[in-house]
Amino acid sequence: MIPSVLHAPAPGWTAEADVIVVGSGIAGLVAALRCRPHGRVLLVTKALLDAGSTRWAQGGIAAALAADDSPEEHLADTLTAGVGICDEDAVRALVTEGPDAVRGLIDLGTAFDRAADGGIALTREGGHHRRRIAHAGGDATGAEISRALRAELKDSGVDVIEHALVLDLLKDAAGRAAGITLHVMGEGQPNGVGAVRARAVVLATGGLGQVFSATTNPEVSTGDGVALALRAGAEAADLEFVQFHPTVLYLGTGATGQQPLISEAVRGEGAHLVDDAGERFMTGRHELAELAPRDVVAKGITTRMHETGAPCMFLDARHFGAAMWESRFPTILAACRHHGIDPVTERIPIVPAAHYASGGIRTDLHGRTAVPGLYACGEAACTGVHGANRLASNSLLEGLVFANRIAAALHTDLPSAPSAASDEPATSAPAAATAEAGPAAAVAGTGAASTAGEGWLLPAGSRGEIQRIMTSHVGVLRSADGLERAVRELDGLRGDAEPGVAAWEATNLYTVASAIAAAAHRREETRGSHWREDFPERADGAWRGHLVTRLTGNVLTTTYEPLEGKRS
Ligand SMILES: Cc1cc2nc3c(=O)[nH]c(=O)nc-3n(C[C@H](O)[C@H](O)[C@H](O)COP(=O)(O)OP(=O)(O)OC[C@H]3O[C@@H](n4cnc5c(N)ncnc54)[C@H](O)[C@@H]3O)c2cc1C
Ligand SMILES: N[C@@H](CC(=O)O)C(=O)O
Repeated sequence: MIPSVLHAPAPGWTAEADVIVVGSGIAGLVAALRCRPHGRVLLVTKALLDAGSTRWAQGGIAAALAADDSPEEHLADTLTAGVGICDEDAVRALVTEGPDAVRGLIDLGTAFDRAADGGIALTREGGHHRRRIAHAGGDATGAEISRALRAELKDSGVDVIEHALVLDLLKDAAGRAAGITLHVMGEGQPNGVGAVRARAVVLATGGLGQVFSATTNPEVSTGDGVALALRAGAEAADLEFVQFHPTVLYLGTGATGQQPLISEAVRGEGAHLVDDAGERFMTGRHELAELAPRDVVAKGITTRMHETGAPCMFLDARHFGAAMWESRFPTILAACRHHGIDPVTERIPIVPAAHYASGGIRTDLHGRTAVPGLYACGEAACTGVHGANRLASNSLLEGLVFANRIAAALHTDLPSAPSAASDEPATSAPAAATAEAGPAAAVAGTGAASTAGEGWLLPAGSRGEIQRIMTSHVGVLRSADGLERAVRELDGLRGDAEPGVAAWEATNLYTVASAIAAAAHRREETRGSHWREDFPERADGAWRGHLVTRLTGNVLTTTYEPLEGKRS
């Protein structure tokens, strides 16, 4: 049983905006900045502005920027990595609009690394047949993009609330998105649970890596947007395709929480994957060897670990030398040394760990979800570009391109402003919020519906239990037995916890974990990052399509939709 709303106190204050953007990674920041022509934009984010995955991005952002490259070639590599179920129209939008979108980032001050001739320095990562990854600060691309976007946000007119956890969507009587409920944790007044009305809501809440014990994702990546969207009546798709990054620093069996990433760009610059005996094991498994698509490399590493009984494999980049390590990969060098490994003189122990959700809230090519007025972009969304396995460095690009697309779509999509919001000054919520009592009061006068529904919460401590279940049974290698156990054990988790941030996040994790386990159990084949030991082959006849998740009442349903004649 899944809660249809989050159990929360009645909103004690209300505010208004025209467009609410939830999340402040690349997708949320770009959406908020681009939506300014639509009126009062409110950006809500649950921690500091740079708390999401964006600032951790290392390798770079992919786009056909080189003279010898083309969007067609980027498209071909993306479709290959996606293993037959990408939406080709979405990929085409990504790769054709990508180069200008990256140039737009440069225009607003993003300092990408430069080659000797002054052009943008481009590297390679898994699955790319060309050098097409732009990077910054060597291996600190996300931090630089986030810095530039946050600088642009200052004095932009966008209102910002940090430390505010968005809980649920408010809908009007016609079923259209009409705002959000949220819990403000900072010093702002009024504090606690409130409601903000708006004409459109954009979810840019990032990933869900925290459903697993070991992940590259930060603490905030708890799948809130997917869980919220399901509760609101939107659809999620492709949730079974959780990408496990092949090369995450091995910190010992049982290490939990956010783990340091060793970028694919390290392999792109010539590092080798070797086993304990020093033997390269990716050659012979794929024509691109260490630079095969990410799912192939993660499987290669896991297989070799099983074959040798070793707890990890190794990345050997000693031949880079100190100067290259210091200039090209300073962040990774520092992280390794912090953990007592010197990549200049030692091999780096690595294991795969949960990294990226290729699925998410299902959208059309303009970020529209199944709920009118509710949009999604970035890692929280499933636009169709990634299929069964995202191509490296397409994520930052997707956040950028599809945030732009939502802003463009709102020119025609936005309903006329509600009269209550007519000539009010820009809301600096929550400071300009008005205190009212109860959820009905929070939306009174707009015709908006209340948050009626069945709400309950798992205790905060369930987070660890969810992560244990998912890591044990829904990891890199899956089987019917394990997945059935996962579904059963998740189903057995119950709670009537008091409202609070940890309980809200645990309940979102539970919702998302249950949906992933159900979809992974349903898909009886191996495709992309979904690897079934009991169904080791790709089965296009039965499974070339999407699993779509909905929340009906308190029950998750997973429906198979074949692609049939659709291109992919
Ligand atoms: C270590 C690492 C390295 C990576 N390297 C690359 C790379 O080189 N290239 C690439 O393309 N991709 C990379 N990725 C993936 C990429 O960074 C992310 O997919 C991308 O940054 C996601 O951007 P986003 O804006 O969708 O979400 P995020 O940047 O994760 O931001 C999500 C935001 O939503 C907020 N939020 C979440 N829930 C709520 C809520 N309930 N209420 C309010 N706010 C909420 C968060 O606080 C955060 O601000 C990497 C990821 C990691 C973890
Ligand atoms: N670029 C990778 C991360 C990395 O290996 O740098 C990604 O797209 O997730």
